[in-house]
Amino acid sequence: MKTKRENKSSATNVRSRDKLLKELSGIALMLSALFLISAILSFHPDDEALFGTLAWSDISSPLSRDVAESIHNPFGLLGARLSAFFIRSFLGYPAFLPGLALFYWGWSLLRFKSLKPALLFFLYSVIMAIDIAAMSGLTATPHSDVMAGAIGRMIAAMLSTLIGLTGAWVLLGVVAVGASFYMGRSIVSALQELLFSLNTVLARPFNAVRAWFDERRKKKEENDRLKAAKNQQKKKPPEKYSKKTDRKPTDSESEPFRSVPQEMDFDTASSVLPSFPEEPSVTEPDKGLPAGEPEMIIRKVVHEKEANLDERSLKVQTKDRVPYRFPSIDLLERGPDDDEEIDERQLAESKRKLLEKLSIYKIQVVRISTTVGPRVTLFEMELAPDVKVARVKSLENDLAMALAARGIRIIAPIPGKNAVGVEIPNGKPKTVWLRSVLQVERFKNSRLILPIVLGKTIANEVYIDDLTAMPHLLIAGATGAGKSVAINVIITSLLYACTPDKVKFVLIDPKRVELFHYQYLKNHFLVRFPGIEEQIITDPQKAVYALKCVEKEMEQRYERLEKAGVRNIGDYNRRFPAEFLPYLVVVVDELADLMITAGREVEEPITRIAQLARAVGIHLIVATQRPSVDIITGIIKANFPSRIAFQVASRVDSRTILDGSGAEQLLGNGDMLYQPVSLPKAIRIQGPYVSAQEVEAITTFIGGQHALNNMYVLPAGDMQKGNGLSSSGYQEKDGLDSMFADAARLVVMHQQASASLLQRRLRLGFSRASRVMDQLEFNGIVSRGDGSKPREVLINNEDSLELLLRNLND
Ligand SMILES: Nc1ncnc2c1ncn2[C@@H]1O[C@H](COP(=O)(O)OP(=O)(O)OP(=O)(O)O)[C@@H](O)[C@H]1O
Repeated sequence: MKTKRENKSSATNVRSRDKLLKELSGIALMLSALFLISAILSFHPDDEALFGTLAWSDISSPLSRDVAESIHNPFGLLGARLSAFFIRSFLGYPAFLPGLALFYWGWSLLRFKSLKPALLFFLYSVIMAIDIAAMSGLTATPHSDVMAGAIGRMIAAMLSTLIGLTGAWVLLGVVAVGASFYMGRSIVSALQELLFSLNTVLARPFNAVRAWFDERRKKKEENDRLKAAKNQQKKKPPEKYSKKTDRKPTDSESEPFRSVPQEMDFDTASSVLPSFPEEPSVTEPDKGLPAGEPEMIIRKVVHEKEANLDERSLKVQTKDRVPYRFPSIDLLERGPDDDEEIDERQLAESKRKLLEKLSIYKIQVVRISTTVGPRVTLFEMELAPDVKVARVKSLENDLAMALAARGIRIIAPIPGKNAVGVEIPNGKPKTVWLRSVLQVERFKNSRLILPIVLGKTIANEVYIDDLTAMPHLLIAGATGAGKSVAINVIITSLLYACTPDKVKFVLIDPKRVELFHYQYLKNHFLVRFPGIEEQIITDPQKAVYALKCVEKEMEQRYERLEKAGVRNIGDYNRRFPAEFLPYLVVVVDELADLMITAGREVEEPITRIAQLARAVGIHLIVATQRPSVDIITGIIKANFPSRIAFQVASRVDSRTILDGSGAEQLLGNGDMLYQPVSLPKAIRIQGPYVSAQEVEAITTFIGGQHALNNMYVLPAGDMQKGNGLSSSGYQEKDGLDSMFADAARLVVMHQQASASLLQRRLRLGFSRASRVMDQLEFNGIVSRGDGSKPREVLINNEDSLELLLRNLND
């Protein structure tokens, strides 16, 4: 009977054979298509006379060699014959169009993409080739012969006889426009995708060369550092070691160490809970152990069940009956296949160093298990019953030195276990591609409201969390550590999971470059702000206003919920599906830029929203590269229970973010500690990578679709003095619009309060009119807006109004 392992390996073999077959057919198809297209486009009329004298049976005769030499087509006799056939007897030059479709087909096979778009493109290219050939047949230019081919001419003759010349033109024009209209959108997005993939593939060799140079440079730096450390070590007196151990240092102790943390405290380490399977699914004890050495169990990592996200129903209808299509997963780059080989030699070496160091201090280890994650490996060491974990705590620095690697973290104890964890960076780090973490069953079938993928744990488990449960997220880390990529990953997860009816984004980007690509979402996912044209806010003063608009929206939603007698947005949306309230995700990248220019003005709305907005479906994601107490103030921190720390420069920074150290030991490039609200300790996660091109491909795909009929406009924020929109000309005294008094007189005179009245009579834009209406409400002139019912005018004569306006002016 076959063992489980044999079954698995034969299944893997079949899979890789299928893959290879597909790749080979894809390459063959692409090459044939290229040949065909090039041969057709190189058609030369003189060639026909040349090969006309040659029969196929003469192919090996000297005559054919002479003919071949005189042929003009660069693809030889075959090229000349093929081109003559397609151009004369088939569809003329337009015959190259189906060749393009065949190329795309081959590409789809090679990249394992769905063949549906390729088939559609093929159909379209055949229709267009026939149509163009027939149109050319209707003309009488010197080139119409080669542009139409025999089939084109025949169709043209038939049509002009049947329905006349004009009728034929009209019919062919209608077919061309109709086919382009019907299939155009899919074709354009398929071509966009092809260009995007070609671009990434062509860039690959350059990236590989760059990576090779980087690697060499790093190695050289590493060697220089090692040499310097060695020299320094030699200069140090050996007594330092003998004091502690009462004996000479062993080789491994005197071994220099690379960039070892100066100091590591254990509450640092213990502030982090690694995530790995409770029990190893398959264990592989190492063989041939020296006497007394504990066996090492290599934990098998979690294999997430894959699922094709494109197999969901991608086409949906929005509330206002506009068709919407989710972006295809093919818009994301497929990373290279993971090399699942575990470097057992490196594991054994690290284990040896660890045990050696521990044995010096007479700490006996009973069992070691390792879990190899994407970036780091966790060594979990079970200690002998008489060894107190507290003793290991005091050796933390020595252990870190013995292992001599950057980014080592020690977890002592691993919560709930008599074990100590040591995380050591892998020699060969793996990039976690966004596609690989979205293409899993748990994401596809997720029932979370706003599912966001954060990355892979050490056990290679995909970590998905619900933004609504977080309910707000603070992201901090040094520059270049991976914050912007993480924000892109979060937004992209939501774009793959939610329709534009369900979620809307408020994007605030004082750095101006980070959220730029999301401008294409303006007709679907971005909210509008009254009085401001931009939908991605970059100006700090406008950012304050935008946050105030969100605050106002929060208040209005509370009132709505209160009136409806429900406690939260979920209940509201269930009770009143027709008035579905979208979730609002407010992203601020970067907080420091706002805090420096607007200080309390910005802290106030952020804190208020963070304190109250959860129940009404408003969630904040705030990122900063300055994890200092003047930016992440106590009050902000208190209101952001879920936090992500990327690599930071110092332990103090780590404490500012996580209330514990650890982040200073991270490796950068998306290596993070995530402190969820539900767990007492942070989890180490490797964030997925998504490139700016991928984000752009997704957002342009969404942006290319029909705009929603109704945009989501936030109410105007309550602007107090100094909130600074006066420069834009909308505000006067006390933040009131310059048309406020006129508007007030108008509504009191008509005893009717509607934004359209203000628009018509005062020639205001919609957003400004709504904002003035909100100001009228705020000042007690009209009643609160209630969606279905018109507002009431609360002042019933002009005298009372003038009195009120005078009071306001005073
Ligand atoms: N998850 C990841 N996997 C692999 N590489 C990553 C990852 N995240 C970031 N990187 C690499 O790090 C670079 C910088 O990332 P990113 O722009 O997100 O940093 P940042 O923290 O936002 O920096 P800044 O604060 O200066 O904007 C990326 O261009 C990429 O090369």
